Amino acid sequence: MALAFRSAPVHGLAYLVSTVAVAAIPIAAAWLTKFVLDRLTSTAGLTNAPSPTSELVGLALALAAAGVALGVVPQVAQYLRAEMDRRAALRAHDELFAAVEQVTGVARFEDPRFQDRLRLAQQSASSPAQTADAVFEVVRGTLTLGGFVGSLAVISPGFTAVVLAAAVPAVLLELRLSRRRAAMLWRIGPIERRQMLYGDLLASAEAAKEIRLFGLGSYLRGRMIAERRAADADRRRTDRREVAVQGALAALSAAVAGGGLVWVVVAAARGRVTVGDVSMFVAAVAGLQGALGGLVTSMAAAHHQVLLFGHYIAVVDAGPDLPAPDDPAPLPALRRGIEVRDVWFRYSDDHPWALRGVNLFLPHGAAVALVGRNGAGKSTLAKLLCRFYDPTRGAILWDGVDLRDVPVEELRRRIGAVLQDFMTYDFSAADNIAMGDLAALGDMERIRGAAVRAGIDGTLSRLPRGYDTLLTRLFFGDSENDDPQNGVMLSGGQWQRVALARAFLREKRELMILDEPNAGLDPDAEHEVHDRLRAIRAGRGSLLISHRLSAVRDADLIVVLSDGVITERGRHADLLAAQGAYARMFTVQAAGYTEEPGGQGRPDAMSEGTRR
Ligand SMILES: Nc1ncnc2c1ncn2[C@@H]1O[C@H](COP(=O)(O)OP(=O)(O)OP(=O)(O)O)[C@@H](O)[C@H]1O
Repeated sequence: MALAFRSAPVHGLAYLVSTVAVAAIPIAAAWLTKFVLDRLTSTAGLTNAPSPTSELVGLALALAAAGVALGVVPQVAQYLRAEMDRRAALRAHDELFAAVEQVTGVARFEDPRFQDRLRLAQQSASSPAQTADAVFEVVRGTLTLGGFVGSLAVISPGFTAVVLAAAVPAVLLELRLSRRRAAMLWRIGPIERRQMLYGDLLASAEAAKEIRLFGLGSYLRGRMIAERRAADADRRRTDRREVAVQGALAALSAAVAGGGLVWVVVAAARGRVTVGDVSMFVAAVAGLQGALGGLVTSMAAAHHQVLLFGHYIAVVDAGPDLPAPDDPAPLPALRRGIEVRDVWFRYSDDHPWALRGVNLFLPHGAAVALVGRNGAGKSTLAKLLCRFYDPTRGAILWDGVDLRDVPVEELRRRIGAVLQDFMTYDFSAADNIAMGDLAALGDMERIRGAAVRAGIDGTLSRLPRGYDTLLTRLFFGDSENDDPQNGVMLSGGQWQRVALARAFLREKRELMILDEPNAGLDPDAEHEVHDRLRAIRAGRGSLLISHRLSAVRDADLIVVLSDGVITERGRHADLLAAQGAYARMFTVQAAGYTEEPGGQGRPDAMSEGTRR
């Protein structure tokens, strides 16, 4: 309500006025009809009846005006409602996603309950005025009801009491139904998400190849339909319960109205009430029951909307997930280095430890490399350095300052990174690179410079529209984008270079994290990028994660992680001499390059898990 009025005060007020008018007009029309009929019947049969008096004409004109108003006002009200809805939805979306932006960590996005809540919150934010509307409907219904109750009470107080008493169970039952409906929507949330997942897979360009190659289409479709059936079964149960309850309530109110009709006709035949009273009675019973029905439905709708809006409020009020320091410390310039001090981490209480007591110092100016088997915890450590999560135990110190004590935005401004699961945005080539540093948006000199260093400038310049070419086929086919030259698809290695170009835009940052920056690069590119990466790693803190040991052999410090524990550390030559896991991995890779096909004595590469 408050949101709707804050977003569109004038429209909200006008809508309230028109709502009251829509409620009052039918009551006025019923009374005017009664007066007209009573005037007519009181003069009918009199031989010397006067011609229609000006009073009668006035009443008829007022009745006609009420009819016109009844036609026009709801239309105006509908427009006002739609406008209020649009403005409130705009604001609600803005506030919702501003709140989502406040979630500075990543864990909440990996929580399915948060995903469900966010989906329902978005649903509710798409039409926030529905809540206001449902409340307005309650106001309108109450006014109409009050008018008709007063009118009916004039003719039969006893009957009025019966009609109202019959409405009490209806209100209670409808509220119960709406609570059940909201609970059902929450219950089917995960089912609907899975159904969407299968649908998205079946329609996605990325998945199309494997789905066709492995013949997964019918399997995925079957799972999608099964999820839909499960959700539909729950919806059906709720619908059936509603039909049964609402049908019984409708029958009850029709029976009460029928009883009343018999009573008023008999009373009129005995001359106890006038014909105008009969018309008033019929209009009042219909109006009252209609208003009551509408009121009950609107109360249920308001209740439902309020419950749904609860998810919106929950997201907006959730606050940051990573505790923000009360008294933030400034992040000093990185001089000494970054210390990972006895860090233990698991993704949640139900997960096993991903890191177990890691102690590591990344000296400023030194190139540190992290190697180890799949799942050893390398990317986890990189993510902790970016403070996507906080360590479960232990601390990470930036020149002695705990990362938790500094504003997280400040920390991230000082970091350059290529993540293992980097994004491919459906934007132009230039914008895709500029995402690495928004200050570079539109600055073609910086963008091209970064692309040159990532070795992708030639490819991007040769695209149909150069750097303005969209790196997606998503928009292809829209009337204004109906140009086959518009969108292109890049290869995996080309995308990797675009991601590298983003990192080159941030090359002056104090900590550089490179998680598999050379995955997918051809040997020439790898060699060339390797030299450039070495250049940007100089003079700052840096961590390179790579399975290609040729890329890490010249690092100042190589650290081997195994099952969340550091097992070896040193320079390449020291580690080879130590004959440990690193030496074994290196020998396996080197043998792959030097041995003749089918050569004997090659260590089992897969058992070491070093291949991706
Ligand atoms: N978001 C997540 N939620 C829960 N568990 C996770 C998550 N990401 C990683 N893990 C788990 O944490 C452990 C370490 O994963 P991590 O990605 O750090 O390994 P890695 O050494 O980078 O592996 P790879 O060489 O395959 O990239 C694994 O057991 C993995 O299953």
